[in-house]
Amino acid sequence: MNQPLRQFLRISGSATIDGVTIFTDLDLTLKPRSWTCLLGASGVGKSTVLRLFAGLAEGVCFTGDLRVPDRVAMMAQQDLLMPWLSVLDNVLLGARLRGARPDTDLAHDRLVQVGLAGHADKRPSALSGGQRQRVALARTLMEDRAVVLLDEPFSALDAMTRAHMQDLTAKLLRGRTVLLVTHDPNEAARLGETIAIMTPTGLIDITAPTTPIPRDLHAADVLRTQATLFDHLRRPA
Ligand SMILES: Nc1ncnc2c1ncn2[C@@H]1O[C@H](COP(=O)(O)OP(=O)(O)OP(=O)(O)O)[C@@H](O)[C@H]1O
Repeated sequence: MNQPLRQFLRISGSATIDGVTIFTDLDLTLKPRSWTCLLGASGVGKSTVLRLFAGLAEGVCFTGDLRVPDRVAMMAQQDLLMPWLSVLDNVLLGARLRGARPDTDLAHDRLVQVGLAGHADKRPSALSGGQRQRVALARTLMEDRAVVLLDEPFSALDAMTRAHMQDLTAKLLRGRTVLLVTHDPNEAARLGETIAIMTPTGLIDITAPTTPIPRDLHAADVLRTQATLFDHLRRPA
């Protein structure tokens, strides 16, 4: 990963959609070259934060300080696969949209890594939800970006595949600035170097383990952090 990180990411302020407040007084600065995990109740505005960082927040009225990098890779909650393209062509879509030379060998490698060797020529409609999510992950992992935004990227996967994809993603995105939105306390405890819970009135910072990521599923510091997150998340807003 040779790209220098010219800018850091910061969001500090409030957002509304159609005059309805989404969040107020949010203050989040991402540590460069590190994983930040963002949790919080459904509807609190986590995806909106990602969309603001990605410059894709059409319809969102934001007031405050928003510092975003020139280019990011983003994996949205919906897989956004093109139904008329093959799995391989979906993985190559970023390069095609940029008019760059598609790296077919790398795309095949990514498909193997996400466990979809042999599915390259299929249409997305022939895949399960978890398989489609892994195509979207493979597509995101094709992008050579210093900043990567991931919105619940493993949510449709079974437990074992999820752990495997977490390990793969941590390995391939080492050295990048990653913002991962997740509902899974174990995932945040395994992958977060900074962990925060978003609430309607701001962030709650959670002390993350200091061991390197991806952490072992059963490591004591992971289980401790997971328990702390559960305790915070089940408190009434
Ligand atoms: N296009 C839109 N028009 C109106 N309201 C919207 C729109 N998009 C999102 N919202 C509202 O903004 C709020 C925040 O949505 P957002 O998707 O950011 O939440 P979230 O924390 O990511 O939720 P989840 O965990 O369920 O994905 C929600 O209350 C949602 O209803």
